[in-house]
Amino acid sequence: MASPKKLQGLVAATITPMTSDGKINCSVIEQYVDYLVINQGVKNVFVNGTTGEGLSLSTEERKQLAEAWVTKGKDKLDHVIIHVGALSLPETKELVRERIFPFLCLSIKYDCLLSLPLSDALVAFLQEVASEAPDTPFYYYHIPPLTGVKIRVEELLDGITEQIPTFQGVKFSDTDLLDFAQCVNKYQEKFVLLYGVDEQLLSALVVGASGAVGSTYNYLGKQYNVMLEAFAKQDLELAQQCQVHPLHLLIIFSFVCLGFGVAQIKEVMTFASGIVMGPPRLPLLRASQDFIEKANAKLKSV
Ligand SMILES: CC(=O)N[C@@H]([C@@H](O)[C@H](O)[C@H](O)CO)[C@@H](O)CC(=O)C(=O)O
Repeated sequence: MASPKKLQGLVAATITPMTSDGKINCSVIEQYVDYLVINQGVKNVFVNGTTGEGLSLSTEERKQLAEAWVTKGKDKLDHVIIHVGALSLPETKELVRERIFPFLCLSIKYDCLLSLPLSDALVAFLQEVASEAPDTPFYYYHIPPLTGVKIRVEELLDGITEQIPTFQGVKFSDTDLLDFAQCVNKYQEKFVLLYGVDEQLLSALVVGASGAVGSTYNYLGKQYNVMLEAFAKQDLELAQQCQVHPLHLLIIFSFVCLGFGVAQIKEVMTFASGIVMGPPRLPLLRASQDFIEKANAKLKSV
C-alpha cells in the first residue's frame, strides 16, 4: 500500500497550466515535471490543491490532470499526492474511485490521497472518503483560513488510525505552530507531518516538520532545499539567511505590496520556468500588467 520511500522534504503544490482560452493544458506537464526535478530539486507534488485551482476544475479535468502527473512523473517523481476534496461528497468519492478503474488499467496508482473537509463531521467524512480507496495512503488537508474548519489537529490524530487504517499524515497549512508542535511531539514516528506556510518553514522545522507542501517550492525549491540541508547540518545561521533570502523577500513584497494569490503565482512561475501557465480560471482574475512588470523586474534584479 504505502509508497516505500517515506515522504519528506519539499512538495510542490502544483499550478494548473491553462491555455489562453481557459482550458487545462496537460501538454506541458512533462516539461513541468522536468523543471521541478532538474531545476528545483523537487521530487514530490501535490496536484489539484489550492494552488492548482482544484475546486474550480470539473471532476473530469481533475482526473485528466491527476493522470497526466502520475504518467509523466513515473520514474522521475518520488510521490504524487492527489487532492480529492470537492464541494460534494459524491464528487470526492468519484475522484477516489476513478483511481481504481481507468487508471489501474494504465498501471497508474496514486501514491496518496488527500482530502479537504466539508463539515464539522470531519472524521465521518474522512472515513467515508478513505474507505473508497482502502489501499491508498490518506492525508488530512488542514487549511482553516480557507475551509473555516478550526479544529486542533492534535485531537484529530488521537486514535485516528482505528477509524481510518490508511491514515498517513497531515498537510498542515496554518500558522498555529503550537498545535503543529504538539502533533510532532506525539506523532512524529507514526505520521508524516507536512507544513504548508512557506514563509514560516524554518520555524516549523525547528519544531520537527518532516517536510513541506507549498506553492513557492515550484520556483524557489532550490533555495528552500539549501535551507533544509543547512538545517539538517545544524547551520542555523545559513538556514536563517535562506528563509529571508531576497527571493523569499520578493514573495513577501509581492504579497504585501502587489496582492499575491494564484493568479500572481502563475505569472511568477511562467517567468521563472519559461513554461506558460496561462490565466487563472474565473472567479480569479489574471494578474494586472502592473504586477507582472513589477514582479518580473524584481525577479530579474535578484
Ligand atoms: C493559502 C495557500 O495557498 N497556501 C499555500 C502556501 O504555499 C502559500 O502559497 C505560501 O505560503 C505563500 O503565502 C499552500 O499551503 C497551499 C497548498 O499547498 C495548495 O496548493 O493546496
